[in-house]
This record gives sequence, C-alpha cells and structure tokens, in this order.
Amino acid sequence: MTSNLTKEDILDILNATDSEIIKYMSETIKYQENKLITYSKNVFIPLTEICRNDCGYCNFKKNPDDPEAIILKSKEEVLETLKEAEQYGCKEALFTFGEDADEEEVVQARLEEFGYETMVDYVVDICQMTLDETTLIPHTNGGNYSYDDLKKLKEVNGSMGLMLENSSKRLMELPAHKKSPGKNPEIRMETIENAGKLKIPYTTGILIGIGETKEEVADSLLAIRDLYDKYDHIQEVIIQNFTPIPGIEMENWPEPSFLDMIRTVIAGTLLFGDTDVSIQVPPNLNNETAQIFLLCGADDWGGVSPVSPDFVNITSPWPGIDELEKLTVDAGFELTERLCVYEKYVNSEWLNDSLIDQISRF
Ligand SMILES: O=c1nc2n(C[C@H](O)[C@H](O)[C@H](O)CO)c3cc(O)ccc3cc-2c(=O)[nH]1
Ligand SMILES: C[C@H]1O[C@@H](n2cnc3c(N)ncnc32)[C@H](O)[C@@H]1O
Ligand code: MET
Ligand code: SF4
Repeated sequence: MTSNLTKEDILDILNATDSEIIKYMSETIKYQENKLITYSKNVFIPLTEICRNDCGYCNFKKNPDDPEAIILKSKEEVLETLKEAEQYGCKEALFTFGEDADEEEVVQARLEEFGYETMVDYVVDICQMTLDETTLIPHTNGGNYSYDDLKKLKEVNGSMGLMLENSSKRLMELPAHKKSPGKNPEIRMETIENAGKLKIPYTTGILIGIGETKEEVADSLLAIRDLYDKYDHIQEVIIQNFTPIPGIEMENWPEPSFLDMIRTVIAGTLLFGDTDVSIQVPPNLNNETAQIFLLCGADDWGGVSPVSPDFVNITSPWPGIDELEKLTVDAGFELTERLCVYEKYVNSEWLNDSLIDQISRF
C-alpha cells in the first residue's frame, strides 16, 4: 500500500494560504469519522539526563559536572515512582533519556556500581522490573539503538519510539543538530528501519520550527510513510512544535507559526489518511490552540501524566485529564484512553506472550 499523495501534493498543503487552507482542513474531516481522540495515561521517568548529543533546542540534557544532573536513577528510585504512578491509574511507563549515556565516565561508574556493563542491559532490566513488579507497560524512547540492542528491548517493551526530527542532513550544520551526531537522519532512519524488521510497534515524528524548509518537512513525512509501507510498525506520527525554553542555545529562535503547525498536521493526516496511523499533537505545547488540531485530523494527544511533568518540555504543564476531556468534547470529539501499544499490535505477530499477558490485565 502506498499513499496517493505526491511530494508536490504535500508541498501544496504546506504552502497553502487563506481559503486553500480551509479547503484542505475540510478534507481531513472524513478521517475523523469515529470522533475518538486517544491519550495514554503515563509516568515519565528520565533514567539519565546525560547525553552524547547536544541539540540546540534541548533543555533536557545536563552536563556530567552539573550537581543537579540525574546521572542514573537506581532501580529503587524507579520502582518507587512506578508504584506511585500505579496508584494514579497510569498504564504506561515512559522511559525517555539521553542517548548513549554510557559513553560518559560518570554514567559508566554508576552502572558498574549497580552491576551492569552497558546502559542497554540496565534499561532492559528496568523494563523487566516494571513488568514483574507493576501493572505498567514500558515504552522506551532513549535515542538510537543497534539491531541487537533493539532485539533485547523488544522483549520488555509494549512499544518504543524515536523522533526522526527531520530527514534533512542539512540540519546537522544548524544550531539544532550541529553538535548531535545521533541526529544524523541516516542513523535515525536505520534505527526506525531495524525496529520495523524486528516488528516493534513504533512511535516517531517530526519536530517543526528548527530551521527546516517546507520541502524538508515534506521529505520527512514521506520518509516516515516509506518506513510504514515497508514494515507496518509505525503506530503514530508526532507533529511536535519547537518550544523555546530560557537557557537553551536556541532560546531566541522563532517558534513555528500556528498556521505552519496547522498545515503540517493537515499534511500528515492526508498523507496517512488511508492507514490506521494516528497523528499526535501534544496538548501541553499548544495551550489555547490544541483544539484546532483535531479539526485538522489529529486524533491523539499522546502521553499525558497525572504524576510527572514533561521533562523534555519542562515549562509546559499537562492539562488535567478533566480539562483535556472538556476541550476534546467542546470541539465535537470524544476522549478515550489507550495503551502505549495500539490495539492492532496486541497479538503474537508483534508481542511475546508475557507482554500480551501483562497488557490483557487492563
Ligand atoms: O512527555 C513527552 N512525551 C513524549 N513521548 C511520549 C509519547 O507521547 C507516548 O509515550 C507515546 O505516544 C506512547 O503512548 C515521546 C515518545 C516517543 O516514542 C518519541 C518521542 C516522544 C516525545 C515526547 C515528549 O517530548 N514529551
Ligand atoms: C523527546 C523529543 O522532544 C523533542 N524536543 C526536544 N526539545 C524540544 C523543545 N524545546 N521543544 C519541543 N520539542 C522538543 C525532540 O523531538 C525529542 O526527540
Ligand atoms: C530526551 S530527548 C528524547 C530521547 C533521545 N535523547 C532523543 O533525542 O531521541
Ligand atoms: S533532544 Fe535528546 S538527543 Fe538531543 S540533546 Fe536532548 S536528550 Fe540528547
């Protein structure tokens, strides 16, 4: 199956003005016929804030000599947070953290103290503990992994994810990615492709407003579509707007316009219109304006947490679930909870028996 939208069609949407925008927006309505908007009740656990990359937009990464930095959370600390989250009804344990943190000596030393050699072995055990000791389902988003590492992580995660960010190598010369070898799109696409080969239900997406052109947005969406066509593993595409945070290298970089977000969400919806891939827009980064994206085809709010902040976008608090429900209903839709792994993947083609067993307890 391939989309019947060409790059030119996508560019027309991304360049649309006045009534053309309304026309494209109304075309998305037919993909919202069930009127259901999903979200996942999760807890965000930043296992480490150390990262080998240094993205110009990132407020998450900390330096190893920063006394406030999370070097590596212990199992006990993680379990305590998971147990609290369980009390709040969270179903997803979101492990998001810096890439290849074990290249840094301080992390290596802490790993050794805990009895591990590599970060990936520690993450696998943390996920296994989550499955053994709680009802939550792990979703790991920790940067690039090799095929062999993904193979280990697959066994203990309901789903995994990695933002493509953008498929353009040119951004490796801009503040966004010039100090981030791990944001090389060839490497990112290889990770996403390997996840496909391994049949891992997967979340990816693009970051808007980091210096990319419209053509590069079109190419990125098409690159994700190609990966989906090959492996069928992409469950959702996140369209995330760059949000400046005081202190980051790109603090004075302009935010993407509201209309550019609207055009991109429409383009994503129409490109994936013939599939069951969800289009996710995070509500906390779009306070006041989030509802409009539902009218552009977005059908998922992503992970929302009653217990933890969005550690990546720390200045953007989550709406409460009540508030999220209100704004969803006000726009003419219905809010419904989902798991971190979409229903179509909950079978033995994609998940092992013990994951299926854990998931079926909900
Ligand atoms: O709170 C956040 N959750 C983020 N999530 C969590 C995400 O919304 C959910 O974990 C998935 O939708 C699965 O339920 C990501 C997950 C990925 O796999 C890849 C990227 C992200 C990005 C963020 C993010 O910036 N903030
Ligand atoms: C977890 C994901 O969060 C996104 N990310 C990182 N920093 C920011 C920011 N300032 N604004 C919006 N999104 C951001 C990246 O796309 C990363 O992959
Ligand atoms: C904290 S950012 C999300 C995870 C990883 N560092 C990445 O950028 O892909
Ligand atoms: S966005 Fe991810 S990869 Fe980039 S510096 Fe932050 S933690 Fe590292």
